[in-house]
Amino acid sequence: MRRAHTVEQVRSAEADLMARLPEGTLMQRAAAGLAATCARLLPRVYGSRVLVLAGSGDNGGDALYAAARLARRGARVSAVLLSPEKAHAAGLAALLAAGGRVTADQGEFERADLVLDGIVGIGGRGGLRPEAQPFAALPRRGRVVAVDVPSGVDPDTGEVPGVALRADVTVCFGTYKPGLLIDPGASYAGVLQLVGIGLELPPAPVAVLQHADAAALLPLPGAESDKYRRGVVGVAAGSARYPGAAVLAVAGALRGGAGAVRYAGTAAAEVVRRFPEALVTAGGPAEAGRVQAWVVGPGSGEGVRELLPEVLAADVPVLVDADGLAELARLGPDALAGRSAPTLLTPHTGEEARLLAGAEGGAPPAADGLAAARRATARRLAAAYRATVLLKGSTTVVAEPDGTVRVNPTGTSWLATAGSGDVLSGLAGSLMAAGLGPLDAGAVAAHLHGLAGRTAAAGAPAAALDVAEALPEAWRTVRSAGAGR
Ligand SMILES: NC(=O)C1=CN([C@@H]2O[C@H](COP(=O)(O)OP(=O)(O)OC[C@H]3O[C@@H](n4cnc5c(N)ncnc54)[C@H](OP(=O)(O)O)[C@@H]3O)[C@@H](O)[C@H]2O)[C@@H](O)CC1
Ligand SMILES: [K+]
Repeated sequence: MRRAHTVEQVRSAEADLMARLPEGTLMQRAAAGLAATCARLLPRVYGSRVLVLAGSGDNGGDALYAAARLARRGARVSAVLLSPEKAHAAGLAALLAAGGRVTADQGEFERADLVLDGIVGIGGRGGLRPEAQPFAALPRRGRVVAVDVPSGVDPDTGEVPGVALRADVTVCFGTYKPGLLIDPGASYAGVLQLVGIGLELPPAPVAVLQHADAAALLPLPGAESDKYRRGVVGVAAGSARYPGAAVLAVAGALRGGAGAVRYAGTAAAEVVRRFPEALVTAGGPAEAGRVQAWVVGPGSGEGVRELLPEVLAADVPVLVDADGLAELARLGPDALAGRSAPTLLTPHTGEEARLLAGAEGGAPPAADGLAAARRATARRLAAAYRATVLLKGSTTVVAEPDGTVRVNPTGTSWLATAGSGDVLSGLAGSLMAAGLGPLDAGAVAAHLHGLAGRTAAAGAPAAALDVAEALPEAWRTVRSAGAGR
């Protein structure tokens, strides 16, 4: 699991540790790890051109000390000081002593084999300042290594107010920062490299599953399993107008680990024609038989008005998507107040805006603003509805009402295709029926769905059904990383 901590948590852990260690120890640990990564990225250190962009704080200090280490190994190092009068004095002295020099020539950025972005780290707020902004747009020949955080990215939220320096590699210290895992910040961070510096940290508020973590959560059948023990998922989706959403949600549900899929709704004939293994009724959820979780909403159309309250009244986990979310936004959070089983909401940003308006009153907030602050808004929505929220996007954010967040980066923009969300809903509902809690179900579903999207697309457009059909391959990929479970 990749775990990320907030700036406040890092500062507190740093203060505890610094009180016990000689001054400067942490910065030397950080600089040593940073220099080692830089050395690995260069074909050879001796003779390489390295440019340091050094801001006024300790982030600049890390970069200057790391560059001094490279200079001692023969690199030709220059430093641009963005606030010359406030540059980290000891770091600069170390660099100069090692043979580095100060430059004001921006052209060195283009000529460098490697650029160290030490403009600003976890102390940065409000985006890149004017003196640093040109570097975000300059052409580059070498790699850019961000020190702790790509400068211009908000370390806690991933927001990018203005421009930021796009990194090929981000070397972060002690722990990942949420802004490195959540878009838009994540898209500036490149490959993430963690350097341990000995911080003792509290439980992480933000985490990303790796394959092995997902593998450990996958519901696998045992020798005693029958379809009921593996869980039965109900799908209440589709309508005469949108039968395809039912087919796609069932396609996802069949690949989610539940032992059986029951379908209730007017698309029963289409569903069973496509998937003879589905147990279907053309009636409502009450006629479907017993299930351990429901998926409601994809393509439901106006029928959702009766459907949603009926499904929400069931004492099992419920996933609400698409038309179900529009109806929930109309009803507001009170519609969930009587529920004791978990509820998982799976909005995209537009649906999120309507749900927030349904909870907070007023007009739906602007989608652009919501997309820029995904962690904060997913948490806000989860708290308002006291439900788990899976916010779809280039990085999917799954948030619990208590603020815990999982982020999924496995997706691809090819997944932005009609019906892909219906597959995800079926999949996540199936995982809940198989026994996963809503946070795990949402995170594992997003992980598998993203991988399946990559397999299905492989550089070309993929249709939603292709994504569903690639899910077994995604399971195998994840399980092969999960040490033979
Ligand atoms: N935590 C740890 O355990 C360890 C932390 N370490 C390192 O320290 C880093 C944090 O250092 P930090 O606290 O000095 O903050 P930092 O990010 O360098 O910025 C500071 C100054 O920048 C300025 N400034 C603000 N916003 C700005 C902007 N948008 N654009 C430009 N400038 C901006 C502002 O100064 P001002 O100009 O306003 O006076 C502010 O005071 C951390 O990321 C890691 O690299 C490691 O050494 C080892 C252990
Ligand atoms: K930085």
